[in-house]
Amino acid sequence: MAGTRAGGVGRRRARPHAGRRGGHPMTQAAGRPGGPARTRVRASRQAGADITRRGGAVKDAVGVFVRRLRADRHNKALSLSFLRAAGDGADLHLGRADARCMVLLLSTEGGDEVQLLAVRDGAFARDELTRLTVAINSESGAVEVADQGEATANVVALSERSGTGTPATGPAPPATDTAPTASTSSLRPPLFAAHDDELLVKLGVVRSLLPAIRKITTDEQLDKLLTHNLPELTRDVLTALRDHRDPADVERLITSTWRPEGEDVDVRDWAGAARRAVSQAETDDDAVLEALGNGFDAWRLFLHPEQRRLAKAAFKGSAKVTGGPGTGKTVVALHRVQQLVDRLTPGHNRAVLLTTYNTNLALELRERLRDLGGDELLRRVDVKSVDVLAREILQESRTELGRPLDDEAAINLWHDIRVETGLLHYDAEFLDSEFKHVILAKRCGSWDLYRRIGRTGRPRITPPQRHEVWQLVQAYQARLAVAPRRTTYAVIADRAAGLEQHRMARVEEQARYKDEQGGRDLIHREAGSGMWLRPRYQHVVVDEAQDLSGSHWRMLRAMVRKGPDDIFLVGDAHQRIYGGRVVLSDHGIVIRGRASRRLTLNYRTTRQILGSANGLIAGASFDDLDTGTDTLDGYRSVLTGLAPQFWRAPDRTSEMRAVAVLIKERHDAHGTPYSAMAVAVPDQSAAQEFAYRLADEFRIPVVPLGKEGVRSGEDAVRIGTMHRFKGLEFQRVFLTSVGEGQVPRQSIEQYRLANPDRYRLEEQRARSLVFVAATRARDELVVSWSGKASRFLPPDADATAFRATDLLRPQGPASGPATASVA
Ligand SMILES: Nc1ncnc2c1ncn2[C@@H]1O[C@H](COP(=O)(O)OP(=O)(O)OP(=O)(O)O)[C@@H](O)[C@H]1O
Repeated sequence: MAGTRAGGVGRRRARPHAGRRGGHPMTQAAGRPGGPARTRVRASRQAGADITRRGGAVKDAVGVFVRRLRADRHNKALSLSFLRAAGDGADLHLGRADARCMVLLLSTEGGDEVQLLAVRDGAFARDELTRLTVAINSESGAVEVADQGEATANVVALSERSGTGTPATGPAPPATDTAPTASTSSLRPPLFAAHDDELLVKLGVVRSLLPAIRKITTDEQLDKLLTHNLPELTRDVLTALRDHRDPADVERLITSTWRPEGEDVDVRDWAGAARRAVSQAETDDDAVLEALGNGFDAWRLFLHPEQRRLAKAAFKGSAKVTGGPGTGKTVVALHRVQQLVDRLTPGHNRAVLLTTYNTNLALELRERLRDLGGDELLRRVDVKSVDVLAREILQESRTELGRPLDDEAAINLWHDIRVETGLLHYDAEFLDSEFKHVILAKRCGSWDLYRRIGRTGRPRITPPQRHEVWQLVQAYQARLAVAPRRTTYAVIADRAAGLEQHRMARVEEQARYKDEQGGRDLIHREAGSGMWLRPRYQHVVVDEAQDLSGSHWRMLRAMVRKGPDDIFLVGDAHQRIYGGRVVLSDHGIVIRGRASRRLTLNYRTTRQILGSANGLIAGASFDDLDTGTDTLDGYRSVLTGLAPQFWRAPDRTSEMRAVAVLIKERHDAHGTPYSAMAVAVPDQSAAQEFAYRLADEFRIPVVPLGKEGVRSGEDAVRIGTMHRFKGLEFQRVFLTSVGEGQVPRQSIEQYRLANPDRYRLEEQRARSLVFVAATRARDELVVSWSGKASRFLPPDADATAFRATDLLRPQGPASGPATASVA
């Protein structure tokens, strides 16, 4: 903007102290020609975290400040003052959001671009902002702030209190026999002694914090440092090194994901750094403002660079994102949908499909998508579970298959067929999944096809057994056809896939014909078919991809034409609890090279909970939803909290009572709303038992975790089977009934010798199920059982667990999160 440099943000270094000394920037600007000086305002990731930490009034004040700044940076109400020059035409300024809250700003481009770098409130806000170091990170190119004075003071204070200072800084307390001797603790080597300064900086650690980092000798001191609003890259690198991760791994898994692609970082180019995506909450300042008004969900603004790349990239064809629980796969899928909608030509059709495994997750996705982009975004997107989608296809084509049996009824029918045919040595669940994942998924319409089909990943059966299975399937289908006609969701998906494939074949044929005719419209031909034949969607986005069956994939594949950005899917085979293994390329979904990515940073769960959860699936091997294998290599969290608690009860009633006492205590003493807590159980009857005990004996409000359970407004503890926990998260999770015989269920023992393949499969699925449930916990995970601990728990679980009976004594032990922790 012409003529705006003299006052407010954007004043050049030529007058370094003008803000304090000379005329007020706003008064200087008064009367300038050209009207208000509009400014583009972005928030840095750290400023976002500052605001989130402070919440409420600070958020509102900053929101108003940003609005005013955007409208006219010479507005006197902003109380802007020049702080110091950053270099290369960029300046730092202070601003006042309200009587208590101040902000630090970086101005570039002569003041037309401003970045909100930090927010502080309270009597010392000005001092705190003034002493911040502001620098461009040489690896990520992000503008970062650090409070080295406060960081060092905190680390040193802790070492003085605990007597664990480094030889250079801490006077040694007197030695005793019981505590670690002062001389040994004071000689404890610095935590990062093995890594020199240049290595740390090369990995992305902010340089100005090195003096503080060098003084750290204990985990406690590092935890203290991590409570600061550190740049994310520094936090992630330090946490990984503390966990003894090799620097080369840190470089590969962490630092490289932050480096700008195809660009060298110039640490003096402030305008370039401020513009870089890693420096910003959002590239669009309207979005920042909207978010300030709507509660500032971190994920809506601060995507990890890798998440952002995946959400925004253009792919030549389909793309796949895998990653452990809580790594933000759903977040990426939602942003991807927004990106795809943004690229659509204006219109009214729902050109993007967002789909997932079940109905309650689809509801959850719809709400999260609304949070992200409001109704305007939802208007262009169909959000449906795959089964609802399949049913609609059938309804549209007026295909009548009868009422679908729910999963339990479908299994019961297999039981009946086994009894009727006398083939009792096949169990119902095996038959159900053979029908779904082999016969339907691979389109085995005849014995001859089924006889020859590959069954990778399925329990082995002999050729005569195959024939018997085929006969059972025939009997099952015949039974479904008997009036009143019934069907299963698997059959519906299969038929829907067939119909969609047929439709897509016609679409392709019309397109070919159109090409031959030199691109002329096919009014007659298309009118003759009764409709304009177009692919059903332009883009398909899939969440929880690991649980979809082959029929689902065939259906989805046929809903979108092959081409750029056709299918984008996110999933994690470690969390597969329904489907069998599916190889995407078998269904025409081909994902190549960089279109297949893995996320590794968990945003949901603490390191302590993750450590335990990972133990549940250690040693097992998992696929990558395609022909390869997947691991949780590099899977980590930078959140710190309590170790999971283990509680052992002599019997079922004591277990339920102990869980009730723990829940009540968290509610009454720690103020956790009931709705932030959830109880996971292995099966429906246990869910009912628990619900009854909690509600009746302890007067704890409960709500079943059903289709609408999560979204229920009731302040009630959610209770559901572990299956129901898929895709959700809660502040505190009580993972109950994890005793031997219950998890995995006793009935799988029948296969241990008779059918080892099947046994392995069942055990793996049971592991995945507990893994899913355990990784839903944000802050606290409580694991309980009666009798002997499940073999999935650590070998010493029975010996080290808390005793439920102690808790049930009238003077039972304090069991608050701060007092009870067993690793
Ligand atoms: N970049 C981010 N910044 C802050 N929070 C994030 C970010 N990405 C994800 N989250 C948060 O992390 C949590 C997990 O995200 P999300 O549900 O997308 O993970 P997921 O990989 O789909 O998990 P799961 O596989 O367990 O269902 C959510 O609370 C989400 O808001």
